[in-house]
Amino acid sequence: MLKDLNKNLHDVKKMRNTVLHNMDQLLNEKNFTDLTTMLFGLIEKADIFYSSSLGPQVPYFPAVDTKQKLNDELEKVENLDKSDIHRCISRLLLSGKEAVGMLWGIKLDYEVLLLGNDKANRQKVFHPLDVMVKEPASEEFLSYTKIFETPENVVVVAGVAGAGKTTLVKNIVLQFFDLQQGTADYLSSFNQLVFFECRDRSIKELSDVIDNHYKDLCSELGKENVLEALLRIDVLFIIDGFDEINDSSKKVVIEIIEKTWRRNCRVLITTRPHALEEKLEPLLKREDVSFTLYEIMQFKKLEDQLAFLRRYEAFLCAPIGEMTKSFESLSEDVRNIFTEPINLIHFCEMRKHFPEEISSWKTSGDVAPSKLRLYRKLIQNKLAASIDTDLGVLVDDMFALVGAEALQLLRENVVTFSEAELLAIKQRCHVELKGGGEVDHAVVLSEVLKEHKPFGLNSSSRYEFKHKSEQEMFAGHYIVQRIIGGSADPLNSILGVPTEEMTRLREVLLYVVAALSRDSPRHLTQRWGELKEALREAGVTGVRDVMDCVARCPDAGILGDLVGGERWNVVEGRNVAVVPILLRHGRPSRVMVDIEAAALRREPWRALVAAAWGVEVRLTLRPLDDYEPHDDLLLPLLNSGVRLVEFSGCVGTCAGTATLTSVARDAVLYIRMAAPLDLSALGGTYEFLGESFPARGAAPLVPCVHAPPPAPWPPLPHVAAAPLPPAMADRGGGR
Ligand SMILES: Nc1ncnc2c1ncn2[C@@H]1O[C@H](COP(=O)(O)OP(=O)(O)OP(=O)(O)O)[C@@H](O)[C@H]1O
Repeated sequence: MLKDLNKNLHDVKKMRNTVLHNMDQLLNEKNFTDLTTMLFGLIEKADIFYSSSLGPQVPYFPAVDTKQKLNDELEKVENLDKSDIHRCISRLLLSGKEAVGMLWGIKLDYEVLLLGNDKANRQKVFHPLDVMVKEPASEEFLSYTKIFETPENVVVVAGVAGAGKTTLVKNIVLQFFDLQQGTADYLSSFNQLVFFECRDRSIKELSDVIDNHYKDLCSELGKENVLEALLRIDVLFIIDGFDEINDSSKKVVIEIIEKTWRRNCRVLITTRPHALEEKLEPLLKREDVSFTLYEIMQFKKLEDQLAFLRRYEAFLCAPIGEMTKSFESLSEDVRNIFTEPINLIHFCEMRKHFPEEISSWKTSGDVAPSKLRLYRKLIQNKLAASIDTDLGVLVDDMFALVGAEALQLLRENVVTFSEAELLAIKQRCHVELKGGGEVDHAVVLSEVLKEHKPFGLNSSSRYEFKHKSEQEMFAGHYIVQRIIGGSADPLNSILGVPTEEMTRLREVLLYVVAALSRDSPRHLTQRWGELKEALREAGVTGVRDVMDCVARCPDAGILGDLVGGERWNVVEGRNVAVVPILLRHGRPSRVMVDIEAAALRREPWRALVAAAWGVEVRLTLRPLDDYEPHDDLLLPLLNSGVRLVEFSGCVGTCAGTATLTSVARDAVLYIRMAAPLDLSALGGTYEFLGESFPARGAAPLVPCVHAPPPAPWPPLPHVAAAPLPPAMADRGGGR
């Protein structure tokens, strides 16, 4: 009998250990029932043992009381308050991540490329992006994995249309939930991740977002309780596409910001730059939240562009190396417009579907029309089998309908629409052919729209353009067609948005200017007054926006009119060619060129100088700690009519100092001397950068900070175009 009792006791202990030391077993409700049965069995056995054992040594075993106690305990566990925060937390910790991970895995693993139905494995094609801390302005590029190293709770990642913001955060989500490979190190401090898209119009409060993530837990414990528990563990909230915010998503965003003041919560927000100043910064300021701002870097180097393309090449079934070879064959001017992922994706698609277009691109402006032509061709190909007349006209009509719809949705700040709304669009896109036949609207719509499956697996689908930038392109094309078609309507009524909401059409307006300048400059001139007003209202007043637009479409120089009078910053090589174009339409108060000397040498710097007659120029040539003389870049300034008001760079020849003497009379100069030169004729104020040659040499030249040269000026040996001393040359010219 004792043996029996011991065995029962041993079995209970064994089961207890197995269950408590194994998470899966712990979550298995059957184990709870089995263990309960075993415990009652043990009490029975003990009762029999003690009551049948005789003798003064045998203690009394209160079997009835023990059973009652066990019953009470079990009842307590079963009736445990569902809102008990610790219970919710432990449930979240035990099963939350796995449940949400499965849901995201289904939704995000594959991405459908823009045209056709090509699918790519998102993590395989993901190109690790670099970001830059925006404020305080820094020049340091960081891997995106470093963004959480900042002490601020809120991290904002800004990037222009198609810069890769959504792709970046979707990959962060996948990496977080990647159960096979384990959580990426940079995310290891987070226990849970909640992802919210601002374009969502169906969700009214944060608890609904939580309900979508943790369906089962919420129905068991209540969504408010799960939210409360979530806020107490290390959680990362990702808010994507703040620029697409609407009234309901705004409430959710504010709720997230208000509730995540705790140290264990981090919030990552992505946005296009224009919404940052207008909406996000004021909102965060109102909530007294400080944040770190990062900007996604463009692809500026050919090797980065090629590395990006290679990842997609494999998925587009192009013979390996052809896509990249074709890209390399483009002129630098054309390559320079593919600085965002979306443009490189467009290149892949055009290369795949339309290879003959690519060889016809001579300038950057030739690329944009190819995109629409590509759509035209794809739709025509689809329709060609069933229709043999008026295909061009038919596609134009359909583009007009789709474009009008795209514009209408943008006006209402809508990016996704429901199945019911899609039906209404379909009806409007119903086109009758001459001869009475009807064309299925779905042919066009399926080409330009994609299905967007919401988070909740049971929710109905929503639809959207393949990318917001495409919606903007179709809307822009529609406006251009109306203008060229001779519409007498004022631009404002074509656009149909009040002044304060014009920012919604910002990209559309830039598209319109570029397309009109290319296809019908006459109409651009006619409509420029109205367009200029609309662009101002849309916030296109920044030199950077204007330069970017003109870099893509050199005919759109009229935009210079918008930024005339301001200081123009030229910090990228491709903008050097833009300045002479803009100068035909507007005069800035100053042009500030701050650029790598090597990059400037590759650009039409001489043309910029020639066009900038009478303009003040500030020239900073980087790197500032190098001993490579920049005299060749100074020489074009001689007799150019340009006034150099500030110069930072390295001088190594008499010709360089002579140029400075001539064009920079009252300038501020930060000079590095690569040779001992006579500066006695130099006016203005100056400071030597680092260990300039004369300061190191025997020449008794004393660096003077922001002050006129001391008089009398000590004579220096006059050296013509002095080569670097051997000691410096040995070290690559640097010290
Ligand atoms: N890092 C990346 N690696 C691979 N492909 C990328 C990457 N970033 C973006 N892409 C591709 O470029 C397309 C556009 O990127 P994405 O939608 O992320 O841009 P976005 O900045 O969110 O644009 P928008 O502001 O218009 O919403 C994606 O659909 C994807 O195909």
